[in-house]
Amino acid sequence: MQTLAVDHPLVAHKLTTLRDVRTDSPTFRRLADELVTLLAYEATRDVRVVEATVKTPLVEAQGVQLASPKPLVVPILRAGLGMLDGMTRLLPTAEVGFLGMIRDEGTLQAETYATRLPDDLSGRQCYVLDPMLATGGTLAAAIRLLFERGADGVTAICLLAAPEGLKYLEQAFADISAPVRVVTAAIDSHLNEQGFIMPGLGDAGDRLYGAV
Ligand SMILES: O=P(O)(O)OC[C@H]1O[C@H](OP(=O)(O)OP(=O)(O)O)[C@H](O)[C@@H]1O
Ligand SMILES: O=c1cc[nH]c(=O)[nH]1
Ligand SMILES: [Mg+2]
Repeated sequence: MQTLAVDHPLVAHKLTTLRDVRTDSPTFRRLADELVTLLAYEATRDVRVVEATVKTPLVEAQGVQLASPKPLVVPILRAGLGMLDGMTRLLPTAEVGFLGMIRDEGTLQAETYATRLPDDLSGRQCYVLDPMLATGGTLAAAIRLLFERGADGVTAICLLAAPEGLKYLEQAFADISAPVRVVTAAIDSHLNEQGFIMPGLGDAGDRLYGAV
């Protein structure tokens, strides 16, 4: 597994405001959206393209276009939905699938309550959106599901990742030959006893959708 913590002053600046407990939901949503676009720029570095020829007003020019089949973007509801617009701004022709997952805050086990994905993902590059990679249980279940349907490679885009979750994913997909990548704005210190990322930003879903 490959992990990339994007090192960029604008990413760090926006993340700092996102962490701030005084940041209200509308500002949190806007910042999450902006951050995702910055992360998506790095996360899509490996997106497959094919050579293409276009005519400029003057002459033919060689370039590239996105290869087929088009990439699949999968936000994990609820909090991942706050990352969808920022991602599709960069990849407007991608197909979008949905996964609804919730972590039991007692056992920290993830449960899937909604799945709306193409049945056959053969040859598809998938980009999973979830702001928080904590224990890694949610992302591991999501990535496993995509591989079961034939995905060619999975890149997870997270706002924050915990070392425990990264280690968990590393072990879970050690035997998979297809690429598994995590792109994040920062790797935080650790998880607390409740499974929350420290210093973190709190409950991403609640902060995005106004429950706090
Ligand atoms: O790495 P894990 O330990 O599995 O935890 C991370 C998950 O927890 C949060 O979602 P939550 O279950 O709170 O659902 P929500 O998006 O509806 O708020 C977060 O958005 C991740 O999906
Ligand atoms: O810190 C955390 C961990 C899981 N889910 C969140 O929203 N925040
Ligand atoms: Mg939540």
